Amino acid sequence: MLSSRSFTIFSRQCLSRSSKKWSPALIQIQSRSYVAAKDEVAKFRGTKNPNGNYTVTLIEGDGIGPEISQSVKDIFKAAQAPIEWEPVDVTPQLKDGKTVIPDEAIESVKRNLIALKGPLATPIGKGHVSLNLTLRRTFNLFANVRPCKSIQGYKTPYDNVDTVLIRENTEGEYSGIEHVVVPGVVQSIKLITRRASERVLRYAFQYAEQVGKQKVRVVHKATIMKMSDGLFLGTARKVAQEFPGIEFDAELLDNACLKITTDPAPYADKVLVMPNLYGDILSDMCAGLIGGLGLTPSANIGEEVAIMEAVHGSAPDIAGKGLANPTALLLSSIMMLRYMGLGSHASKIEKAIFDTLAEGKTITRDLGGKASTSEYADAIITRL
Ligand SMILES: NC(=O)C1=CN([C@@H]2O[C@H](COP(=O)(O)OP(=O)(O)OC[C@H]3O[C@@H](n4cnc5c(N)ncnc54)[C@H](O)[C@@H]3O)[C@@H](O)[C@H]2O)C=CC1
Ligand SMILES: O=C(O)CCC(=O)C(=O)O
Ligand SMILES: [Mg+2]
Repeated sequence: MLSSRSFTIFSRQCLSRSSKKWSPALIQIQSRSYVAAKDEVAKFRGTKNPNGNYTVTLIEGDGIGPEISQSVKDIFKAAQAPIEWEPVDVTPQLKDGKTVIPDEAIESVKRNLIALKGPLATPIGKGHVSLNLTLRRTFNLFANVRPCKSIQGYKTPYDNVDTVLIRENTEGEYSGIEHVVVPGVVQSIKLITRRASERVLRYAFQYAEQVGKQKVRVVHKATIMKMSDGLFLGTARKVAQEFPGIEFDAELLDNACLKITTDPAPYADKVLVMPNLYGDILSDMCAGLIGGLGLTPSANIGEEVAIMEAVHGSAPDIAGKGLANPTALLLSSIMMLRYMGLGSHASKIEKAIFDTLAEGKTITRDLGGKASTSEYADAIITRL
């Protein structure tokens, strides 16, 4: 059960997080999706070695994680991308009765400032807390950017998906504050703070400016969660006033699901921004419109550190069989290269990926092909 003291400390921690307008240089780098932003800015972020390469922390992850990470490593090596991987183990450890991520892994991310992460499995119900969420909280990765774009040459009922979801990444329904009121009655607290809302909302507006989207739309349920989503929406209205060049509106979550799956085209000029759980669910839904979870990347953005990862999980049903599609993690690594200011390397690898997908000869089974994970990676390598 959560004591009122620890709740107060947790609330104070949330309130003490800084709220500010991101500097243009920072947002230009941070805001790039795997689709390049309007203006390429050659500002390098990361930790450069004396040999001119950058060291990036690599968390291979569980289930299909090692297989898809291998594809990224093989393709980066073939493309001569200036990245040296620093693999770390995040197997949870017990420290003072609490489950924690090993210090070596935390230190590596702190040192390198950038990480690529494979999926980490979370036990259902009991067991350790999600390590994915722990990493996001540990490094204050306040915005989770999840672009989703139709793949040329891969036919789905929708040809024109081009959505960008920005998910508040540190609180909301994922605050993890749960307790037993009396046996048989539990309470789970959805924590929303003005500060955390403000920083992700401001980021969303600046992202829209940078990538040339005309509108920002908040997805919410403030009809029901009048105080929590109400605070998020009210904060959005205030932040919108700082961006007169960007149109702002709002849509209820259930209606947004209906409209996006009926016709995603009107969402192409918008950045959608929302509390944590809604972004989690909507991003899987959008992935379904373009061919599945094997295709959608994401970036967890903080003020200092960024961790890129696929939207999908560890896919235990196909793990170890060579069936995984590494595209989602690859596109996450493209987002990473652009974030680091290594745009030309990003574009070269990205073109090889999209050309391989468009040709359709060597694609993985989730897309209706016959290629294994490594055969698909090899096909990309031959195009580099
Ligand atoms: N950010 C992260 O690391 C995430 C971790 N998870 C964790 O992953 C575990 C499994 O969760 P699930 O609900 O099964 O979701 P999942 O995303 O792992 O899999 C859902 C479905 O999509 C397929 N799929 C996912 N990625 C694929 C890929 N790259 N290529 C081909 N098919 C792919 C799977 O085979 C499965 O049928 C859970 O322990 C969960 O907590 C779930 C989502 C995100
Ligand atoms: O941490 C987890 O187990 C799931 C996280 C998730 O679904 C996501 O980040 O999209
Ligand atoms: Mg999810």
